Amino acid sequence: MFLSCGKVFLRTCVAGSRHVTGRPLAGVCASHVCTHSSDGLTLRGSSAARGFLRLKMAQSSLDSVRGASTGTLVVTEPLNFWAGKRVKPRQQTNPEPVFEPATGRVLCQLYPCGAEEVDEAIKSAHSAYLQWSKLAGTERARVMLEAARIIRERRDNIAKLEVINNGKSISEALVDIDIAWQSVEYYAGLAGALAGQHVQLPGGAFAYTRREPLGVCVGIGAFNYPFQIATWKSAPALACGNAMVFKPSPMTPVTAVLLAEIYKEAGVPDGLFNVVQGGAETGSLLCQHPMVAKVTFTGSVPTGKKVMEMSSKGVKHVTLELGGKSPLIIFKDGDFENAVKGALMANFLTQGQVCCNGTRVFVQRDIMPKFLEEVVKRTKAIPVGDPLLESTRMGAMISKPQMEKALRYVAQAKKEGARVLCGGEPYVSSDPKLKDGYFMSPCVLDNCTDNMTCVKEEIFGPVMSVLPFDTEEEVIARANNTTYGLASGVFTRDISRAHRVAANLEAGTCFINNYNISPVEVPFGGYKMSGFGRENGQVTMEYFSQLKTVIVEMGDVESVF
Ligand SMILES: NC(=O)c1ccc[n+]([C@@H]2O[C@H](COP(=O)([O-])OP(=O)(O)OC[C@H]3O[C@@H](n4cnc5c(N)ncnc54)[C@H](O)[C@@H]3O)[C@@H](O)[C@H]2O)c1
Ligand SMILES: C[N+](C)(C)CCCC=O
Repeated sequence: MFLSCGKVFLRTCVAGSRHVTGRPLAGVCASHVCTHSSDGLTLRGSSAARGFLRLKMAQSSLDSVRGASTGTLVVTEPLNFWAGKRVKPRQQTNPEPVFEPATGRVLCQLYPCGAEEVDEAIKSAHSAYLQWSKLAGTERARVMLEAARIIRERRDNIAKLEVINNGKSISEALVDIDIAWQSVEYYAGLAGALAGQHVQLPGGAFAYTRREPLGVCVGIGAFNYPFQIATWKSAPALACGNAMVFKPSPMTPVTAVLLAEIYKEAGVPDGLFNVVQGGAETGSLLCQHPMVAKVTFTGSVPTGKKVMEMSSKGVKHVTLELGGKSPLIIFKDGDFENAVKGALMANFLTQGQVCCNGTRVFVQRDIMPKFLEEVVKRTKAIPVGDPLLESTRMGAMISKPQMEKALRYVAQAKKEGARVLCGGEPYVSSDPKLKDGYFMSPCVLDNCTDNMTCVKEEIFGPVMSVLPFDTEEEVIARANNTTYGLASGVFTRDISRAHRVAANLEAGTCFINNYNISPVEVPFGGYKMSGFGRENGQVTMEYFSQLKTVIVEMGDVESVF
């Protein structure tokens, strides 16, 4: 059990968060959470002698994560969760290894769920939905606030496990977990506000509308923000009265089940939030199940198309959060220092594996030499290495194939005439335990043109393509010349230009004078092939609910027969 010292904090107190508002928010300061466990630090396991920690994933197991370091953890507990408990895989054959990206070591084995397991999880979700949907929004809110509190309390250990499985730096993972509890807290706040409308009709008749839940929703996640994606999907779903079956990426299966345990501990009915593990096959089973009302998907465009196609057969609601190749436009009148920082934030978070990254950096020609000099200097200074070290700013990519793909894009860019100003190579650490990790040095490409592969395709790695431009009109046309439309950004001090550019860019988000911040209060989602539907913000409540109209006659029926 963790004990909290109970200090009240301001949002500004959340360590490292980019979502600094300064608004007071009652809660427990994340940086003052006392992580005393009632039974002390428990590092268990027969393999400890070999330098491994056997992870017991019950509540006390998170304590074991606290004692782990890169290259020491093995996860053996079941990673499925339904009907209120962890569930062992039915078939323990053909496991798929899950790797620790920083070392290339096997972290755990993944046993994909088959049709019977998917069916069990969905039925368990349905029975929980029947109870949960009957509660008042304020009652659901109370449970969700408790879940948010528990996430906040366990933030450090959840973040650590995320790092071990995903490879991103601990400084980023802590922010991810902060965003996760903020999301649950935010939607708890909206749960009680879900309401319909009253409409007066002629003759005393009237109508009212009810916002009702959809039923069982399926969430399918990508590998880059495993825990955060699970909360971005489940928080609005649960706030509206739905149940969820969530399938994480098979590359990052270990933290979603912690969220399931937290929801249970907070008091949701058994079955309300479930986790099934697996890849494409398991995902397809979920999308095609007749008891599923909605699929909310985060991943690549090709998979998104399949999800939409499968869901269409059952006429299911769909939200698609897909990939991008977003433009970041830097005008010469922009604050130079902030523009450089913005370009780095737009490209190198999570080793460049971020859907909304501004990977096409358009720089007004006059400031190009100065911009390149500064951006390259700072890119070369990014500390790459052990992701659990506080000083590290870039960890390991998710997998060897993902790293090799990004390296191939750099090679192809060179062939097509781009100039590599820095990075773009496998990064070999002096730390021997990282020798088989998937590290790549962050790369800046100059001399790029709009038709190059590196400028047209989503690389999903730490590769920034820089392109010169002259006029506003020209750069908007070039920025919009893509099938994607997830995000965009502009740096300028000209307020009219900033809003004009934001209005003309074909993207779901436009950042003005910043990049890649994601407050839970504002909607996030794509235009064009980057998807549809939204996550975060009030509007997402509409994507997890449906409207019923009730018409009430106060007089007699006027029949035409
Ligand atoms: N827009 C967003 O919010 C957002 C956020 C994160 C990542 N992404 C995008 O995700 C991609 C990277 O993530 P990824 O490599 O995990 O994506 P992916 O498409 O390979 O996989 C995403 C998920 O879909 C599942 N899946 C695969 N085939 C399936 C099928 N046939 N039916 C159902 N599910 C299936 C996978 O197991 C995984 O859980 C990038 O394109 C990135 O831009 C988008
Ligand atoms: C939190 N970020 C950085 C805005 C990323 C959102 C999810 C995209 O991959």
